[in-house]
Order: sequence, then C-alpha cells, then structure tokens
Amino acid sequence: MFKVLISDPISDMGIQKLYDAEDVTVEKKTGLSEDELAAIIGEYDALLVRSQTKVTPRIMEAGKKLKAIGRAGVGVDNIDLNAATERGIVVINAPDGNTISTCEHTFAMMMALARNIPQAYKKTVGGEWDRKSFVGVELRNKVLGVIGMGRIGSEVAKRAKAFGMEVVGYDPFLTEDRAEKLGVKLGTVNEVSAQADFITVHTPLTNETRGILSKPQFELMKQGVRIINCARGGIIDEGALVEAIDQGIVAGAAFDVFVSEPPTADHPFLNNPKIIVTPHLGASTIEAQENVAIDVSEELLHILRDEPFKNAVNMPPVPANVLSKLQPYFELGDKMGQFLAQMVDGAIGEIIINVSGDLADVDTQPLARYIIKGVLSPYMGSEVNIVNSMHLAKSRDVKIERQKSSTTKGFTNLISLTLKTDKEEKTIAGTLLNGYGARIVQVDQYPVDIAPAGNILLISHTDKPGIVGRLGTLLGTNDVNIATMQVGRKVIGGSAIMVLTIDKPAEKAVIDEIAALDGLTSVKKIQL
Ligand SMILES: NC(=O)c1ccc[n+]([C@@H]2O[C@H](COP(=O)([O-])OP(=O)(O)OC[C@H]3O[C@@H](n4cnc5c(N)ncnc54)[C@H](O)[C@@H]3O)[C@@H](O)[C@H]2O)c1
Ligand SMILES: O=C(O)CC[C@@H](O)C(=O)O
Repeated sequence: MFKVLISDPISDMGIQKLYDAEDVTVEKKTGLSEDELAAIIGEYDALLVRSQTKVTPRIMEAGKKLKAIGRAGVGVDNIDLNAATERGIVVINAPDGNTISTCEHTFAMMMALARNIPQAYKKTVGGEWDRKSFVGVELRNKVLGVIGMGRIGSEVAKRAKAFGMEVVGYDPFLTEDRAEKLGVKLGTVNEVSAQADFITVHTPLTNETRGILSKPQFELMKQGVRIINCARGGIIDEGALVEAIDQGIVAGAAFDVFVSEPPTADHPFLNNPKIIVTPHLGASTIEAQENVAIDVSEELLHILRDEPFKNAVNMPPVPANVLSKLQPYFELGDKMGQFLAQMVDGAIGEIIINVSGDLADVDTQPLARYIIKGVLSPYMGSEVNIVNSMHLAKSRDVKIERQKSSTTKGFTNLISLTLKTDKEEKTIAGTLLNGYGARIVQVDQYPVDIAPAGNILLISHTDKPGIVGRLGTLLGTNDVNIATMQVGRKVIGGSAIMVLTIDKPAEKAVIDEIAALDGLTSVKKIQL
C-alpha cells in the first residue's frame, strides 16, 4: 500500500483518482511547518503540493521512502530539484491544466485596466457617483504586444484577435510560420514595446527575461500604453514601471505577481491608483485547480506503480554502462548548449549534435538531453531539465538531429553542436582535455580554447591593428577586468573573433559601447 501526503489545499474532485486507488491511502495535512513536515514525511511514498509547501533538501532527506513529489501547477520554484534528483525522487508538475484560467485572468486584468473597474468600484461603494474620472478605452483596433508566446501567451493572442485587436508578439521560438498561423505579427522586444497599446508578458522568470521590460523599453513606448503581468514577478522592472507611470508614459498597469510575494505594505504598487493588483490568482479557478490536480494525481499513480509517465521535471534513470561513458560529458554538453544558444540570432529551428571518438559507441540520447537542456535554458529557465528537454524542443517544432562521425580532429572525444535559426547557422565543438577539464575548442571555423564558465564576451571583428587596444581601454575605463583573451582569424586582415573572459558581467551600456567600436561586426555576452 502506497501512502500519499497532500500538504497544500488541493481540489478534492481533482484527486478523486488517488482516493479511489485500492493500492493508495491519502492523508491531507496542510499548513505544516518545515519541522512538522520533516517529522512525518518518512512514512510517505509520495508528496503532493501546490506552491505553499517548501520542499527543501531537509524534507527530502527525511523522506526516506519518497519516490515522487507532485506539484499541482506549473512552477516548481518551491521544490529543490537538485536535491530531489540527487535522491532519485521524481518531481512532476501539471503544465497544461491552468493555461486557460491564467489566460482568462490576463484578459480580466486587461479589461479591468481599460475600463478602470477596480477604481470605479471602490468609489461607487464608497458612496460617490463619479462618471467623469473613469472614461476608459476600447480594446478594438488596439495593438496588443505579447512577450512569451508559449501556452498562455498563444491563448491570449487568440482571444485578442476575437476582440478585434492586432497582435504583435516576441518569443525566441516563434517562427514566421507559427506566427502566421496564430495571426500574430513578429517583432523584437523593442519593436513590441514601441508598437503596442497594451503589453502582456508570459515568459518564465530567467536571467534573460528578468527586467525584459525596463527603463529603455518604457522610453520606447507609446504615451498611454497599459501593461499586464500575470506570469512572474520581476519580468517587468517594478521601479521602472512606477517611474514610467509618473512620467505619463504608462496609463495603467495590472499585476498578479510580484518580485516578492506577498508584497510588503509599503510596496509602491499598493498605493498607486493607476496600478491594479491581484494576489497571484491566475490559476485560482475551480477548473484549473481540478485540472492540475487530476493531471498530477494520474502521474503520481503511474510513478508509484512503475508505469511510464510524462511530466517529470527532473532526472530519468540511465543504464550504468552508458552512464559511465557519458556522465563526464554531461556538464560540458549543457554548457555548450547554453553557450551556443546565447551566441545565435533568430528563432531556433534545428539542433544538430555530432559526437565522435568513444562517445560514438553508446546511445547518446542522455547526453543530447543535457545539450538540449542547455540550448533551451536561456529561454525557459528552471522549467527545462534533462527529462523534458527533448519533449519541449519537439513541441516547439525544433528539429533534433543526432549524428556520429569518425573525425575527432586529434581529440579523444569531440562533441560538435550546430544551431540553425531562421537567421543563421552556427557551430561550436567541445571536449574534455586531460588535466584541464571541459573546453570549447572551436567556435565557427576558428580554433579556440575556452573554459565554458563565468562571463564571456564573444566578439566578431575585422582583423586590423588597434581593435584589441581600444577594446581593452574601453573595458578598463568601465571597470571590467579581463581575465583571459584569445583572438582567432582565418587570414591576415580578414574576419576574426576575440573571446574574452571577464570578472563580472558587462552592463548593457558597456556592450553597446563595444558594439559601436570601429571594425566590430558583433558582440555577444555569454553567461554560463
Ligand atoms: N499567475 C499565475 O497564477 C500563473 C499561472 C500559470 C502560469 N504562470 C506563469 O506564466 C508564465 C507562462 O506560462 P506558460 O504555461 O505559458 O509557459 P510556456 O513555457 O508554455 O511559455 C513560456 C514562453 O516564454 C518564452 N520565452 C522564454 N524566454 C523568453 C524571452 N527571453 N523572451 C520572450 N519569450 C521567452 C518561451 O519560449 C515559451 O514559449 C510562466 O512564468 C508561468 O510560471 C502564472
Ligand atoms: O496557484 C498556484 O498554485 C500557482 C500557479 C502558477 O503560478 C503556476 O506556476 O502554476
């Protein structure tokens, strides 16, 4: 008999399958402190949570029998995934069940914003009959900017079309084809910022998306733009938004999520009459809570019964003989993926992985999972992992090709990675060097020797005197210390690259200054 503990309020209808299962007993104990949970978790085979329970390494250490942790929802920010993976605990989530509810909440926020409903309600119930202060705007014929066109963003776009809005969207995975099918015009973040009357964000919170709408974007926006965030706090810079409201650029904003939740009483959003707020209610509908509970309960039963399951967000088992050959290359593969994903421009359409040497003797799928996780993680953050990376890439129509070849170019083993986007095709190669560890040994056609870690600047330029000096001076002036520097070229005076590792990330303004140097073709900031 398996024992399942439910430690957050979760829809009873949704977990009926667990109650009905003859091989499962279910106990509900909500509101437990970490101490209380740690004291009892040892009895249970599975734990089912929403977002309140923090499943820390200590809880997992105490959960000696734990086989699975289920999250009734999308974000697994409250579960320590590394600790779960280390202990072989499968973590599953329910990514689809709350899409529509969150999309509808976004629309509710957009309409409340357009018609000042919360503000008007407050005055009316306060006894005032004020019709002059709350003249709104129509959605029809307005431009909606959608940043992040995944599950929720795409549903929002569809509904906006029905309201007669024009939609302009940005997502690194949004190809021309898919955009056309959705009736969405493609744009960059800055283009979306400049064109939209309403802007809504639907990305995860990652290094790339943190502050994706900040001061420079607000400065590009139309006077009177309205902003909505029902995704994650921090995607829109909270301080810059308040400033843009004060400057009259932003007419109003609607937020369901905050950098820190719940926000403190002095949070600037709470006393601003132009900002409407809800307490992270996107997924709070009867239907969504039922859907996510059904999805996660079914998956938990599969895991407990050793049946195949799909929505794991951490690690699957790999046969020992395959693991021993591939494991040393997992981290390199992940870093190569992150490196190349930050190097390319455009929407990724194809990932080609080529291995040679001993690595070619085994099934390289587990390694490919790490590489693809690396490729997707700058866009998807902690949502992507080695269990779901292939699935996520394929579900976004990204073609994956695994090849084997006999050319190791003098190395014992070589991994070569190519990304094809709608704009370009780029390749890097990496290996493990005896005594030196992981190295990227080729970037495009140039031989290099880069440890894939820390802050890297990758610069394409024309090979001519003075560039290295000007760049060094510029970085020095901006207090950016160069740790290592390499240059590579094909012919004297031709195209060349420079790879610098620097001691701290370069600010956007510094990158812009570098890009403006005479002779430079491109500069890419890579963070590993
Ligand atoms: N308010 C709530 O209660 C609630 C409920 C559900 C989901 N969410 C949040 O909503 C967000 C979207 O959820 P989803 O289910 O649509 O996820 P999803 O994975 O289907 O879509 C996210 C999209 O963001 C894109 N993206 C990643 N980096 C980007 C970047 N730099 N610029 C533009 N786009 C980028 C991805 O390519 C992907 O298509 C998540 O943050 C999720 O946690 C909030
Ligand atoms: O209401 C919840 O459980 C949070 C939902 C949402 O933020 C998610 O990531 O699924």
